[in-house]
Amino acid sequence: MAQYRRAGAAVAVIRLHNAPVNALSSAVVQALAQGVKKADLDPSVKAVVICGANGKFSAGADIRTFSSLQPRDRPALAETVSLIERSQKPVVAAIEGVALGGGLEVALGCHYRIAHAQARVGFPEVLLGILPAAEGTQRLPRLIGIPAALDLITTGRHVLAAEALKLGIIDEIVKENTVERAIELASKVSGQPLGPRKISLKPVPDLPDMEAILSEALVKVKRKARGRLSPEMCIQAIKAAVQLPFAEGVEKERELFRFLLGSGQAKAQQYAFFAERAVEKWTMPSGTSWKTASAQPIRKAAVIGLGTMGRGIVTSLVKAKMLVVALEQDQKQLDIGREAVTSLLQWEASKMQQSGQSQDICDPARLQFTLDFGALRDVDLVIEAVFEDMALKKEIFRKLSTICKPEAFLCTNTSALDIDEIAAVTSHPHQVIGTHFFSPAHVMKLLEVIRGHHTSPTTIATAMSLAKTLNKVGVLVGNCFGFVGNRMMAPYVEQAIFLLEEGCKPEEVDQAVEGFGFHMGPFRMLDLAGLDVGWRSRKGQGLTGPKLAPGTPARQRESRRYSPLPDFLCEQGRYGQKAGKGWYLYEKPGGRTANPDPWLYNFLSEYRETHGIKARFVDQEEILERCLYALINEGFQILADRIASAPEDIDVIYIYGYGWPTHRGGPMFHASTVGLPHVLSRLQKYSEAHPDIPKLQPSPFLKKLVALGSPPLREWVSHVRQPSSKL
Ligand SMILES: CCCCCC/C=C/CC(=O)SCCNC(=O)CCNC(=O)[C@H](O)C(C)(C)COP(=O)(O)OP(=O)(O)OC[C@H]1O[C@@H](n2cnc3c(N)ncnc32)[C@H](O)[C@@H]1OP(=O)(O)O
Repeated sequence: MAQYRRAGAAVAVIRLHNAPVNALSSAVVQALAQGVKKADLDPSVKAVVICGANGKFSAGADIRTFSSLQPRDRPALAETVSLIERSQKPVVAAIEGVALGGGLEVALGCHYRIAHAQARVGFPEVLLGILPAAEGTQRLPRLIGIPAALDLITTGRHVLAAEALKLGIIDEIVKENTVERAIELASKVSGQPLGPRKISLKPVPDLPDMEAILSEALVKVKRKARGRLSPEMCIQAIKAAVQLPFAEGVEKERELFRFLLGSGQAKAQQYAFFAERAVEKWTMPSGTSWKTASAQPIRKAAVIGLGTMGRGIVTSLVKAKMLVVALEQDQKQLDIGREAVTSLLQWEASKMQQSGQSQDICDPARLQFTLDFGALRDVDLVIEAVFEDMALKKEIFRKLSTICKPEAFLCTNTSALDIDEIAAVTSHPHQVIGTHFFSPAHVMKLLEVIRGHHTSPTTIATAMSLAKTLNKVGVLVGNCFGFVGNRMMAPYVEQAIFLLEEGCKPEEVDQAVEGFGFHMGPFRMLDLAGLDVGWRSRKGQGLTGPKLAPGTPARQRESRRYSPLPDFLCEQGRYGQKAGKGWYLYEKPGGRTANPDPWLYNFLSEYRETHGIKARFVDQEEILERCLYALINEGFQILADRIASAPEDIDVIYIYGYGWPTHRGGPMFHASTVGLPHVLSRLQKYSEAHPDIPKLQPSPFLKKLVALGSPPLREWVSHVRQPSSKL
């Protein structure tokens, strides 16, 4: 848990030990405290070094133990940090790998800090719905000043050693032998006065406009937080550092920590942390999993199509230091694509430069632009990223099947299309897989990885490993129209549009959903994505356009309710932001400011009149429940259909791909929080009121879980019916 040894005659080394990241469990904290006391009591010890095993200082408090912490518990870690600082002998932190959260707090209790050049430090607690609660909110501002402390504590960002040195968090950077260097320093400084090295004794550096800095920071985080409490509480704690003596500031920090720990938000954010890690450990319905499948190395990749998605994908691959072939169909598109990729890479390089990282990502030798499919002969993996046209995709895959080497992996970037139909035109369907990137692909963290019927475990492992290489979160899902993300989006958007028919305005629906914490409500999102995308898809499905059977009632398809509203908008050229008008009016085509549009109000009134709909007032609760519960209901069906293998998969997809607020843990976690019987009863109520909307009829799986007494979320999958045995 923490090894104590002697280095040379006079230095004691305490090494934190708790694989894989030296999390500070209570056993580790206790052992650390014992080590410090032992060194203090031993007159032959003149100085102490604290370091971590396996090249990592510590990733902080053990998050797994938080659920058992009682809000009134006194953080033992804080007492240990202060014990370190009170030590009569100099204590040096030797930081390798990471010193995060409680790990950094331990380091701040030390009198000196040395870090390896690749080490990262930070206070990521805010991302877990809490705040640094081992006196970190009181020490960091004293060490680096208020503006920098506000930035680090409210964003949770990790900083590399170079930046940490500049900020004054660490005293020295070394390229190797961090612990040995720390031992040397400890020997050198033994006997020197410790007072000036104790951060708790320092005043917070004063600034003339302190009040203004704090209140501006508060306004900024409140605007960004969309209902998340922790950033605001972090500011309260930092404010206490400014206004109160150290000990009272620490009391305030504890009070705020207890408040956050007891809030549902901390639970949701910690669930999201572990969900993100759980999805890496994928399983197929056959039982094959990450444990037995091994990924193949990808040295060289190709991207076909340099539209918005293709450009982002190329940028991601280049950033990950792969050799990349970028292919387009004609010279003009190729030139446009090259220019766009080059400027994306330059932008990425400048961002990296600002954060002190090396920026050799734009090496042109690694990126080849071509019109020639022959250039794909030796690539290990291809990502086709042309637009959503099945015939075109099949033509490309037929070609790839003859040109690429037999062991190449063939990925299709699609948001809805059938992976099996595409794989069927190739001679290696087991090497075909869906990779649904989200726009902008070089920024968005999510990669939905879609297994086809024939996709091999090696192909899945390779695609999941590619996600990690690209610094994305890969989630493995099954093949169905829209997969997980877009399949759940469809009933959500459908409800939003039905609500307009019934009397809402787009901004009322958007405000309700944004008030819940989403980045964007459904109508702003549709305008951003382009209304023509859905229109094309509906025409393809024969729901509108020339394939629609003559005489079909305007608001009905088969026996289901249908809204032709978005089709009418598209017929008027209102494609959304790019056209300068859609559900909202924009200042110009491509403009970003969504303004309510009087034209739309008239249009909606006339539409209701034509169809004999009496507009009614719909309250926020109904807006939210109809949109969100329709989406969640589809999530239960997706679990029952084994398209997602666990609720965590769905939640991670929604957090990283669709802007679901992290502090609400994802749609399935949210359902478990508000209670399955509640979700069921509301769906029952709405489906009775709207019997012609099948997506409001509660999923049989949701009903089953409620009948079973609403087991906790982690048990849900065990109640999914297993496919019948072939025997
Ligand atoms: C007794 C409590 C008193 C509380 C008072 C004091 C309060 C202090 C607040 C804190 O310190 S909160 C914790 C702050 N730290 C973090 O948020 C860091 C979280 N971890 C990470 O960001 C990353 O894991 C990493 C350290 C950067 C490593 O990333 P990498 O990609 O290399 O590995 P992962 O797959 O993410 O993690 C490996 C493995 O380790 C588990 N894990 C990571 N951090 C913690 C942690 N702090 N506690 C418990 N477990 C942790 C992670 O879940 C993985 O586990 P798995 O089983 O292999 O999936």
